[in-house]
Amino acid sequence: MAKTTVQQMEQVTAPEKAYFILNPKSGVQSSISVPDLIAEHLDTARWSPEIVLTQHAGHATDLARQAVAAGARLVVAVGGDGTVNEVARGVKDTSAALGILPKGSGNGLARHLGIPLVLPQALALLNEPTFHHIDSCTINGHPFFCTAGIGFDGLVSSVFAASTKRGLSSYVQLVVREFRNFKSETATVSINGRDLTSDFFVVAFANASQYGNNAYIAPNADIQDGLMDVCLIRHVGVAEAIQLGFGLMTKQIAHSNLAEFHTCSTVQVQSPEPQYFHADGEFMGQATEFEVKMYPKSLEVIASLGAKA
Ligand SMILES: Nc1ncnc2c1ncn2[C@@H]1O[C@H](COP(=O)(O)OP(=O)(O)OP(=O)(O)O)[C@@H](O)[C@H]1O
Repeated sequence: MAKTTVQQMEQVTAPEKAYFILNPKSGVQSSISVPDLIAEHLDTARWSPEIVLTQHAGHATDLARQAVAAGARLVVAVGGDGTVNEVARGVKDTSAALGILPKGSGNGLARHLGIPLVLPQALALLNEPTFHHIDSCTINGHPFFCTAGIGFDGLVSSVFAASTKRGLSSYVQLVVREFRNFKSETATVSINGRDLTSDFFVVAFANASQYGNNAYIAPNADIQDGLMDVCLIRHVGVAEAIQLGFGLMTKQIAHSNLAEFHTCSTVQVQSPEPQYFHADGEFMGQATEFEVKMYPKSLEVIASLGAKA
């Protein structure tokens, strides 16, 4: 009798609202129609979908907030890490969860969360969801969910933002070109009660383990431990940069004597010269002072955390 009642309740449960926020500019353009994929693969007994397109940078945050206000249980970012960041800003600290259909060129957070990069499979994950709470961070008040950084990776984000080219090979070409002109600036990193001063090539703050494209800046980062991993890389020459690149792609950077790691919940950086910085790969500007903070378990996501990339 009780069994029948549960079955009947399951049958009458209405699908919950899911908003898909799609950035038409993200990733390498392809002929795949995401609305068609959603129509074909989303379980409409589980989710009642609504699809909205972004019209400009920053729009996804407004759309995500509107979706939450309209009662969405799930807000899905369809795009790369920039779109994921914008949607997650509107979803964190609410009763809605973030989903990801990875359509970018790097897909760092999706990879860390074990979300399939093949869209029908990512939709299958939404159909049978596992919900997790993950940490998020801010750098000078700008939220990030994957990584942020100062120095060379900040410079690269600024040049990439101005470029119309997307994809891994364009990115690698840009990194090599900018490396030749880059000059490490002096900075003081205040972390766990110590002041560390040096000419830093990169100061990276990792909530997740990778930048994207399986480039692991902090292979041991745990997105649910309430701590960020800080990776300090001091001034490097060409040979060391190649070694670092190899370490990033082979998950071995934590064993390199070129990188130093700390875990913490807050960190400050001061620099006499303005430094470029990024949040989730998006260029955020220049500053001489930085404060990076951690907000434990502040974002609910649909993920497959056991299947970390
Ligand atoms: N309609 C739009 N027109 C132009 N830019 C947009 C639009 N919608 C969003 N954007 C901006 O596009 C930028 C890139 O988005 P996103 O990061 O998702 O893609 P990507 O750069 O191709 O992927 P990845 O970050 O994985 O390399 C973001 O800065 C976002 O603000």
